[in-house]
Amino acid sequence: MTPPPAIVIDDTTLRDGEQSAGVTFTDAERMAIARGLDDLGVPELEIGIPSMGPEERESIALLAQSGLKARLLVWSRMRADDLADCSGLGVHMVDLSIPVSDQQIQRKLGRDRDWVLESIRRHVAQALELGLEVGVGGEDASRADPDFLCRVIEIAQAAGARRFRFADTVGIMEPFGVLARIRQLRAVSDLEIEMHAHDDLGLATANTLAAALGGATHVNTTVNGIGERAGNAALEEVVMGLRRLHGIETGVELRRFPALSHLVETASGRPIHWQKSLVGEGVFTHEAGIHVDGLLKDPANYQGVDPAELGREHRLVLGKHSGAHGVMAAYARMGVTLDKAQAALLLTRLRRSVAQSKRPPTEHELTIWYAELTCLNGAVA
Ligand SMILES: CC(=O)SCCNC(=O)CCNC(=O)[C@H](O)C(C)(C)COP(=O)(O)OP(=O)(O)OC[C@H]1O[C@@H](n2cnc3c(N)ncnc32)[C@H](O)[C@@H]1OP(=O)(O)O
Ligand SMILES: O=C(O)CCC(=O)C(=O)O
Repeated sequence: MTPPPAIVIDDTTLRDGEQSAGVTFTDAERMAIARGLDDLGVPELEIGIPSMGPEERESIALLAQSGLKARLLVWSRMRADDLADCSGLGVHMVDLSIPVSDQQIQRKLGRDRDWVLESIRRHVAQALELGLEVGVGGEDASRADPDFLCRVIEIAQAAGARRFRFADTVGIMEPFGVLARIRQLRAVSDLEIEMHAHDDLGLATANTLAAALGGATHVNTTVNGIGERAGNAALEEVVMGLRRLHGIETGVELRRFPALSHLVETASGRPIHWQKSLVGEGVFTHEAGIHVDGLLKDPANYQGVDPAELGREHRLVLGKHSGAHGVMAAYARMGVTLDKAQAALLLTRLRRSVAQSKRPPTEHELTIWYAELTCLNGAVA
């Protein structure tokens, strides 16, 4: 039997991912994304917000009936009517969210800390009565008073919740702080702890990895990192980061990830940057002479991540920064063997060309240059 993963990925592409301004998935896209995630072995999916209305509930129920292996969660405000909307959809668990920072308790809800604690007691009980497992979502936990957060988690556990979500709602944490905060919560509670990071400072993945080291049992991700504002921690980065940096397996298989990444890119209308880690078109593409030479001798010379782990491979291109070895390799792929002197001459030709065209040469151009070179040499001889 496969051992349970040390860290459980709870992917929220279909909840926080879809919250990215302007993004909306059709039911068919939601189903395809959920299946894609399920096929990769993502064990938990947060699939929507029932209180949004009948269409959202129908879409959630469709996913719940579709035979996915993943455990399914929905997000809900701590309100009796919202919670009632979560009932009968066929999902396993609700993330019952409540602001926990004084900023949001006072300035968004117009309430106080006691009200929050009482609300947790009441609504966790209601959710359990509805037959749902409960995670308490601590919205804006990163700006909450740490002692109050310990009280929140204590009350949540006593009320019967199985999980507490630590949300860095506005994305203002850094890994050392996350490590300390999660360790503190871990020390006072044996509830499952889930990290929910946002990328406003470009630290969502780093913060998520830090949470895992601090004792979080679950982490939130989204495909390609889509989500509110700068987005969430990217699924691909978290899975790869946990594996490569900390030897932590999540049970998520990334070899077929590019297809899912492309699906989400298309369905969300959010193009992936050429240099986006792991999935960007250019991140395994090499031009610089010293790098290409090193890669040709042994890929490990310039390989932090093996592209095969993502079902990808290195691509060598010619450009302004190429060297003779790269030129020789490009011609070799065309069945032409160059000596070093020929490569040097063609390199000069290449640099002149790309300075004008700003793109790699085509095979046709390489063929012409070679013909010109050999013709010239023939004429000289
Ligand atoms: C940090 C996060 O990502 S939280 C998830 C946020 N996601 C979304 O907002 C996307 C989906 N949202 C929606 O469809 C709608 O906002 C709904 C259905 C949830 C609510 O819609 P509406 O009732 O029309 O309210 P609206 O969104 O304008 O305002 C939010 C209300 O919820 C209250 N509220 C916000 N969070 C919570 C909470 N966790 N628990 C209880 N009440 C809350 C606000 O104080 C405000 O209440 P008020 O009307 O008494 O001032
Ligand atoms: O309270 C929660 O469940 C977290 C909600 C969320 O998406 C956030 O805070 O960024």
